[in-house]
Amino acid sequence: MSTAAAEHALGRTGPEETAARARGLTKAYGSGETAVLALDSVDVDIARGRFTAVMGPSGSGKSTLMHCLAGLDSVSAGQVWLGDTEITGLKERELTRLRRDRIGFMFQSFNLIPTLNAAENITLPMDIAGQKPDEKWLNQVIDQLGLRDRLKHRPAQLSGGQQQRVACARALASRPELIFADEPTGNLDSRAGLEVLGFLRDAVDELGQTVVMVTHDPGAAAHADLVLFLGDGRIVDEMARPTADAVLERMKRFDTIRGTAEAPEASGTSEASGIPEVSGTPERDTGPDRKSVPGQGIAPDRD
Ligand SMILES: Nc1ncnc2c1ncn2[C@@H]1O[C@H](COP(=O)(O)OP(=O)(O)OP(=O)(O)O)[C@@H](O)[C@H]1O
Repeated sequence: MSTAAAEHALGRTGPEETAARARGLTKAYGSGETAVLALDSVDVDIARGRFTAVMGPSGSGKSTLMHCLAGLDSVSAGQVWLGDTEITGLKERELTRLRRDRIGFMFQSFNLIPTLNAAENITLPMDIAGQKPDEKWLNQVIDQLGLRDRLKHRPAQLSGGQQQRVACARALASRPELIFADEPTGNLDSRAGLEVLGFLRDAVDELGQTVVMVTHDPGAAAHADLVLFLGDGRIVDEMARPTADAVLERMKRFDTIRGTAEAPEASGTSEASGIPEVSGTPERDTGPDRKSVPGQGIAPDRD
């Protein structure tokens, strides 16, 4: 299914306003009897300068879609473009460079380097690329995220919310064409989660960025301009200008179809906030390696 209807609803036209798109995107894992069709001929347009959320039941293909759009995973069939660049068929080295130069990533587990302070973590992808940050932009991002007085702190000296803000600043630092956020509030309490969602919203509204966020949480999805619903590897629905209640209602229909009582709250979200409540220390990267950004397939050029 195409997202043309929602594009129309949001007043967008033209391919030049598409930050990423896929046509006939198919991804199968394994072969023979054990093969899993994670994505089944998906057509999707990600609008530039908009905040898109991707929702769906567990196993519906959300992460696979994000990984294929970001060039982190190969496709079995179909085509994917980042802007005007077709990324399907690019060699791994070209993909590494494309991810590093044109995409920002945020993950549930923050993926900060523990031995680097906040400022160093923020500029790490650019340092790896040998690029100088645009100081004006960087300062704007740091102030927008309220990190000015935390720049010398290492991740262990920061709260979970502050760590995710550093990860957000790192994703924004190079002013990428597209930011992918995979459950960015999954390790945060409700207040810190709302704060991070507010920053992603501001990144779109005030800094003109494009954000794609995978989430299980209707409350988080309600911060987006558009929600894409995945079911069994297909985009089965979309919702412009979502509210948490409307998203929750739509998610319940998946449960009805599946004939289970499992509601989105079952994945650990609190009904009041819709944001997962997690105690304990979030998973952190432990490697002191300055030469790569964990989880993002970002590394220096080898030529
Ligand atoms: N590396 C892999 N090898 C085999 N099967 C995989 C692999 N990665 C994902 N899958 C399968 O592909 C399907 C889609 O997985 P995916 O992780 O994209 O779903 P999801 O919607 O992100 O799920 P969740 O909400 O639980 O994170 C699932 O059936 C999953 O088991």
